[in-house]
Amino acid sequence: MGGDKEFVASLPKRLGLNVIWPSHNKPHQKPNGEPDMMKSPEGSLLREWLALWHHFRAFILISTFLVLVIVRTVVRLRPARQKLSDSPRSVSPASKDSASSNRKAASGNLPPKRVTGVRPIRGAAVARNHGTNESTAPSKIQILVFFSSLTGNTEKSATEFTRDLRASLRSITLGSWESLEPQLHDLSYIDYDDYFVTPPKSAESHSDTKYFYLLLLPTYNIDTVLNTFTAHLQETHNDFRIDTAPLSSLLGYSVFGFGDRGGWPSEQEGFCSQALEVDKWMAKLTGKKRAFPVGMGDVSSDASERLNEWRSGIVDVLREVATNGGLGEGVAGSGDALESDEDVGSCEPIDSQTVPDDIETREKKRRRVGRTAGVDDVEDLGRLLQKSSDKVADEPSYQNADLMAVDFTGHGKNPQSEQLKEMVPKSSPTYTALTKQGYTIVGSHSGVKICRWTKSALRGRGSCYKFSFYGIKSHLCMETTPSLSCSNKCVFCWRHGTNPVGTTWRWKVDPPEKIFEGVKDGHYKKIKMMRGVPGIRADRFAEAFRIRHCALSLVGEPIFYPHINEFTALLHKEHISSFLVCNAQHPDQLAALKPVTQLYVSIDASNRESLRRIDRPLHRDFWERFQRCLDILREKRFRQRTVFRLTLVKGFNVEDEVEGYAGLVEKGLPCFVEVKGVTYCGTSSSAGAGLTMQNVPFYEEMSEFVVALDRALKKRGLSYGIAAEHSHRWHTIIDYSKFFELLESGKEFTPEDYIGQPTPEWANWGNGGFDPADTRVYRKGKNKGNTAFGEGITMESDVPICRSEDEGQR
Ligand SMILES: Cc1cc2nc3c(=O)[nH]c(=O)nc-3n(C[C@H](O)[C@H](O)[C@H](O)COP(=O)(O)O)c2cc1C
Ligand code: SF4
Repeated sequence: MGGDKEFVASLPKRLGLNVIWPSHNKPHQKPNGEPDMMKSPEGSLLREWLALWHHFRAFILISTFLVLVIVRTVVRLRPARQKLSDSPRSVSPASKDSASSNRKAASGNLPPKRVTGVRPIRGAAVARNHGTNESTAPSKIQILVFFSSLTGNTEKSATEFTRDLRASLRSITLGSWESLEPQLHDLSYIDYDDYFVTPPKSAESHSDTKYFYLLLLPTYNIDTVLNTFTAHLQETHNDFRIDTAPLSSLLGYSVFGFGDRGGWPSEQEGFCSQALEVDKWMAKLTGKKRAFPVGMGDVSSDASERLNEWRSGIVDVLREVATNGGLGEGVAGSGDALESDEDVGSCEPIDSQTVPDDIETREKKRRRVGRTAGVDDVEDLGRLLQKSSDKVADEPSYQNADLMAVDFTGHGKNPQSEQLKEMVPKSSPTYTALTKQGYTIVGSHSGVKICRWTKSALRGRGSCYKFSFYGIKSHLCMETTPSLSCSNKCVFCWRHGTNPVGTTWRWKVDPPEKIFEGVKDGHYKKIKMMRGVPGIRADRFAEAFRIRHCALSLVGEPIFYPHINEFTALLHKEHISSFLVCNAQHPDQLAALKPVTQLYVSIDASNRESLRRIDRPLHRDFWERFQRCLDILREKRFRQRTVFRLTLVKGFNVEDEVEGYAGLVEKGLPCFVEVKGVTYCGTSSSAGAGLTMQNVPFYEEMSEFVVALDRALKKRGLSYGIAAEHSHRWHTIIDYSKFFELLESGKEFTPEDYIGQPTPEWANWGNGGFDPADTRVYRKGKNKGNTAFGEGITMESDVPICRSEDEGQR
């Protein structure tokens, strides 16, 4: 100890420091005589250490800090350590595949299901990402093809299918994704728990793999392995211990069914029923990840054709998945079997086509603001026409030149004197309102919307009445308009309040090619969004990507568009038929209109006062315009098919008007007269116009009207008849190929030249007008009987009156 003390005492010297030490004679006593611990030998040691600390503390603290900084920097810069653990990894089903195929399980004798995972709290949202952010990391797609087969048909098809799919995938690029070789699995040989409780665990080398399931299944109405499989899916979904959608991490799935129409002609009678059942449960287990509609093939006829179609659809989807990282946008709530019927909008009336009140209110406000700010409405016209033309010179010459020809008023006003605006700018409430209602706005004045009948036909639930009478397949039909603006404000129009109105074209003009490409694109996009909807038929879905018909009647007035002839020429060039509806207010444009496949004129009343009340036209000379249009139609009748379209509104244009209508028919001599009852849309605008449910005519009233009109026409010596009557064989169907052939020949032709097959028997009066190949599905709460027109049973509410076969042949 003493040696230590000496060492400590010598430290300052050794370190070359001058330390002042206290010098006391009696180091062990305090002044009061008590022993002083600090002065004891122990206290002196403590004092020396303290003195040392005080002297060196700065040095010690700085050194410690520096050491810590150096250690931390070294640790950070050191490369990550490799995992040395060699613990066993999860087994990949890919590697298990061959093993599993050797392990033949008795079909009805599977081991009890192993339940994995934790069932989430009821009501908690399950992540169902169909969108683009689904692909944060995965870069490999593993397609698993499952099949089941008793007599070998499906096994053969599935083997060939997988081989073809491999070839297809090799020939396409999937962006940054790599497609692993598709694997084929027999449902009789696999353990369902490995694939149908949770998706397979990937091998470590393929940890970024996402799975895509394809199921190829026959149907048996006897007990087979498929019953066990379906029961497994159902149990998994209903198992309270696990998530209801445990397969939601799959990229997607699709089912193809094989059946035999010979024994099971329709879905109602069991055709492919087990494939449909499996599809239903897979939709639930995957959280609605149906990537492509259920395909169905008849083994005795079209199975391989349908399967090839389905395969190319699947390849398209995979391409899209690779681009978007997920299945992309789908119809909201597409897991609900009935949801897509709820949509509104078609060129045929259905009930409840409502414009939400808030949109209407906003629109009204916009109008009020518009009046002070000079925005689009007829009331602004006068003021707008006074405006100077300084900005017009800046417009592209294409637009200005086109506008020269587009004065419908006939009063010599030159639209060039106005400042050209967009009809429906993106920032406008009109744009918001229309897009909210499901329209795709193309350019600045055109729109396209997928009609409810198109959706219905895609699901095999029937086409609109135009299929019965004219052979238009609704799933091949596009509903569009190149002009969202109209010159009437009809009381029954559920669109007004959201679409612009005016008597002259005073907006920027989009070129027809731009509109044509835009509307097709918009239509196809909407069709694509339907692919996950339950019940969509894969064959019709595939067909729908080739538009064959165009209904120019969506909203607004198509012949308002300055380049309507160029637009219909583009349609015809692609052999798309044109059904154009106009409002009989633009005679000059009607006269200049080149032949379309079928030309409609809305005949909303039989006399001036009635027409004024019901159409609320913006033109002061509306009646004269209307009459001129009838004259023009009469001339056109010998060059194209013409139709009068009557919309009956009780209390407005029905009572005592039969003779008036007969007079108009005599004047215009249309090929057909279509009569329909108004649809009550329940909007504030219709209520404002004094329209209620009382204005919707009943079926009997419609029938009475049609019979009376028929009589009145006969009295005038006109040989029209009710097309739906059995007494004649009517020829309402169109031969579309012939139409295009005639059109391309450049020669003159008549409507009779492209008459097709006789109207089918089922389209006749009293036979329901419903294609027996489809399945009628009544919407919730709808009356199945024909109680009133406009009650959603549109096909039966249209009663075309047309010339008889004899007349047609003349
Ligand atoms: C006993 C039996 C029952 C069948 N039941 C149905 C049925 O309910 N619905 C259907 O669409 N096809 C039915 N089929 C037709 C089969 O689904 C069809 O022949 C299929 O190709 C058989 O596939 P597989 O050879 O792979 O077993 C049945 C066939 C048999 C032999
Ligand atoms: S003609 Fe076309 S757009 Fe019009 S209701 Fe029929 S399917 Fe729909």
